[in-house]
Amino acid sequence: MSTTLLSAKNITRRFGGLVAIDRVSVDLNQGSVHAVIGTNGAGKSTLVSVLSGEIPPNEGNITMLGKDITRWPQPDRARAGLGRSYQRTTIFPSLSVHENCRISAQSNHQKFWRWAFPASKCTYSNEAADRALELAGLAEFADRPAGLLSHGGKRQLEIAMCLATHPKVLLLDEPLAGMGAEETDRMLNLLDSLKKEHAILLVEHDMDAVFRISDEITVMVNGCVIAHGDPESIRNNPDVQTAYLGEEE
Ligand SMILES: Nc1ncnc2c1ncn2[C@@H]1O[C@H](COP(=O)(O)OP(=O)(O)OP(=O)(O)O)[C@@H](O)[C@H]1O
Repeated sequence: MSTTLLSAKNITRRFGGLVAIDRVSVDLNQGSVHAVIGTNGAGKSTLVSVLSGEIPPNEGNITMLGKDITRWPQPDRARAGLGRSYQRTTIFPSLSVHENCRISAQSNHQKFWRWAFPASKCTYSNEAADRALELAGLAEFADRPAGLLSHGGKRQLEIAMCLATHPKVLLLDEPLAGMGAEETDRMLNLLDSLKKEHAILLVEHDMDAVFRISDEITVMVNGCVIAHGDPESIRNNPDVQTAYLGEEE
């Protein structure tokens, strides 16, 4: 049986009078890609931000490996093994691919008492960056300025920057946005190779990709979960079909 690494129960987040997410529950299990899909404004990114600790929930609780992390700030969650990537690309374009990963690793492994020691010589961070680039299939581009990578390469680098912090749980917000077929294929293969060791939450609009890669899917509409299950049951769910057909109309 797979291990539940992160569990969120009855999460509600309001912005003024707007209920962006309403009593949403999700479990993230090692070895599994759990996609969260839904129409525009359904609350998917808000859910990711609450899980990552960027914004607090108004109600509900989040546990990671049995610990209640609901009130933990983002850096503490990151150190406990929670990694997130963003909808927009967040790399340092003038630094090398390796330097981007090293800085990410360092942010999770700060040694304030070693202030006189050059950060670039930190063995831990350099090794974490090497490993992350290897895992993400970017080792051959290590010395290239990050800004010169293709769009797909930059999104891969974002995942590598996440991996450099040694996460157990990956929260990925639209990692396929703007990608062509070949880049999408490469990213899906990467996610597939990562899921054995990680629990992955995937927010994504590309439905072909979602149905190809996911082990379970949660569907949100207007802040609420309307369905949860394996890809086959979601594909055949009449409420899901109505929600998506309604959007097309
Ligand atoms: N910081 C904020 N302040 C006020 N309202 C917000 C804020 N962030 C999100 N919202 C609102 O909360 C609702 C959910 O937004 P969210 O971005 O989570 O949806 P989403 O499902 O990720 O949408 P999309 O697929 O378009 O990215 C929307 O109505 C949005 O306008």
